[in-house]
Amino acid sequence: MDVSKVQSVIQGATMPSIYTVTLNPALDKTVRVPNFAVDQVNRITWLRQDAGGKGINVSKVIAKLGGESTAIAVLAGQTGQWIANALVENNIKVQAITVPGETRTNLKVVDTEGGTNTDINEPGPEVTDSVLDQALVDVVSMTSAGDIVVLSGSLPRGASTNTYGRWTRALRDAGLKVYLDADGTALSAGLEQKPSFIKPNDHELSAMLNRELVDVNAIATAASEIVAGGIDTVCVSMGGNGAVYATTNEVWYAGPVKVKVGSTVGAGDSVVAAFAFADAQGLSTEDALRLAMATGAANVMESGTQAAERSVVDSLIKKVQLTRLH
Ligand SMILES: Nc1ncnc2c1ncn2[C@@H]1O[C@H](COP(=O)(O)OP(=O)(O)O)[C@@H](O)[C@H]1O
Ligand SMILES: O=P(O)(O)OC[C@H]1O[C@](O)(COP(=O)(O)O)[C@@H](O)[C@@H]1O
Repeated sequence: MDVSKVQSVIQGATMPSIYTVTLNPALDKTVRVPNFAVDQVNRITWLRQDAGGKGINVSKVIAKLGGESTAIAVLAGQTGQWIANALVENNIKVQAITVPGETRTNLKVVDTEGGTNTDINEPGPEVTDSVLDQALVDVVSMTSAGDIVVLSGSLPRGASTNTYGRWTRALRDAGLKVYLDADGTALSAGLEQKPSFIKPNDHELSAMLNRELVDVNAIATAASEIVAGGIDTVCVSMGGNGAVYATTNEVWYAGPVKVKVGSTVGAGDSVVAAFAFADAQGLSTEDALRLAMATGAANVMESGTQAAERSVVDSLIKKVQLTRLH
């Protein structure tokens, strides 16, 4: 065997696996409604359906980047089956947590004339803590120390607010690296158990800290405070304004890549996916940041929550401008 093959076998043996967890997935129905208006009859001119929910979006993007992940998701009824089939067709492994009822359908109304995007998200089926506790035991037993688990999205009805706290604690105790992407009380509860990585957007971070974050410096200071509280990596995404990335050793600002926007739904999930993929591949901070910003930009060019092709991501990487702040 030549040296490069030996190296790749060694790397393959040590490369962490990625698991995404979506406790409240959705079938994302993206519809175009020109001149969408409230209190009116609105006509749909085009629609597409995607398997969605934040963790599932992360798995879809990892697959397009050339990586592998297992999508662990609470699935119910025919919609749940539709989502499982769509993922399997895209070569994504699915571990279903089956519950009664019907997985939700989330409507994303795109008005290209008015330039608006309106999300109308269903609550989804109710899930008990005992179902989630069993699922957690199953996840711990299917993973190995060093693997990456991405906990992402809203909690289902019936789940206690501290669900991400309990999961983060148990997964960390099992030696896993936890990425957490949630907001509000679900995020605050998870944060107490110190996940490795979080990616709030600037509005979520501002709400979490209960103060206005007026510019990149204010966001960088806020991100560093969270790192000082015991989170290894904080990436604060800022929509079309790029992102701030902070660890104990460094703070970066990554500028935006200007692209034509198709749909911003799932932009944040693309960034989380790129960081998890880069982490598993052992990329440097700068390469991970470039990949994450290019992946975010490539995905907003797509309609719906369809993941962008790797070739498009690669074509945008050189356009990412990085500035080291600390
Ligand atoms: N209008 C845009 N133009 C270019 N890139 C964008 C745009 N909106 C989002 N992105 C990319 O996607 C990332 C995540 O977007 P953001 O809206 O902050 O996340 P979230 O979906 O979590 O709110 C940004 O950091 C950026 O890289
Ligand atoms: O745009 P984002 O925040 O990255 O996530 C988009 C995904 O989140 C959803 O809007 C669901 O959000 P929640 O899990 O927070 O209810 C999905 O419909 C969609 O696939």
